[in-house]
Amino acid sequence: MNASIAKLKDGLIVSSQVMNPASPLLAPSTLAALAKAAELGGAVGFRVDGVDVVRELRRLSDRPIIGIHKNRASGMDTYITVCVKDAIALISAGADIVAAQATEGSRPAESFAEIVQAVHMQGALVMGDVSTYEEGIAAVANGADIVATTLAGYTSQSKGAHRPDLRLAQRLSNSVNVPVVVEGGIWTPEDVAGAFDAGAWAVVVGSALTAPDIIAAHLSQGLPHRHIGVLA
Ligand SMILES: CC(=O)N[C@H](C=O)[C@@H](O)[C@H](O)[C@H](O)COP(=O)(O)O
Repeated sequence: MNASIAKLKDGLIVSSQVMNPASPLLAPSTLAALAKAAELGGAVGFRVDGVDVVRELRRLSDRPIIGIHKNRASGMDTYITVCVKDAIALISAGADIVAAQATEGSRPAESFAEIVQAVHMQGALVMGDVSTYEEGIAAVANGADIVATTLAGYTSQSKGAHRPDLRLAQRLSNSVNVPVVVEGGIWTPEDVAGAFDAGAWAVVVGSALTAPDIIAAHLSQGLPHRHIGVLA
């Protein structure tokens, strides 16, 4: 068993990313610090977007880093680490694992299998981000070392999926011989426990840990309507 994968077992991985480009947190040092802060609470590994964040975080921690490179500009269905050159840059910056999109649909450059091959040549590992059971099976057949439920509910083929998608996690963990990571929509300790009951190797938590804008909107659902005008 690879050492990075072993270090993630039964653990919580913090995803430190910004969804809203207007967020003032959008700086490598800030995102790396947020990730590092979660380590104090027991996070065993990290998932971050971009070479600069990986490099900054590598300085702060020796725990496993899952690097991604998001690129939504291409107008394609896929956007999470879809080019070999981006995957290799993440490894050079210090990522132990590259997460790459392994869903169906149009891609701007190399296939998922080609990305896996290139990452393995560098001695790193690949997490396949999927949205359906069939995609998970295909990702493993194409060489993924880990499969994650990251994109369940975000693709047209998984529309309406519940997040976290524990049914998908359960089906995959019954079928594949690589670790299954539950990622996407985890907000409560019950979600975390449910993921491990469904066979998870580890969980990835993003918004609930590192996105004050999304957390504020989430908690605001409990505000009495009469206060909304006062706060606005
Ligand atoms: C769909 C997509 O692009 N998800 C991204 C994948 O890297 C991240 O923006 C999420 O924060 C991450 O998956 C964790 O999920 P959640 O924030 O729900 O805990």
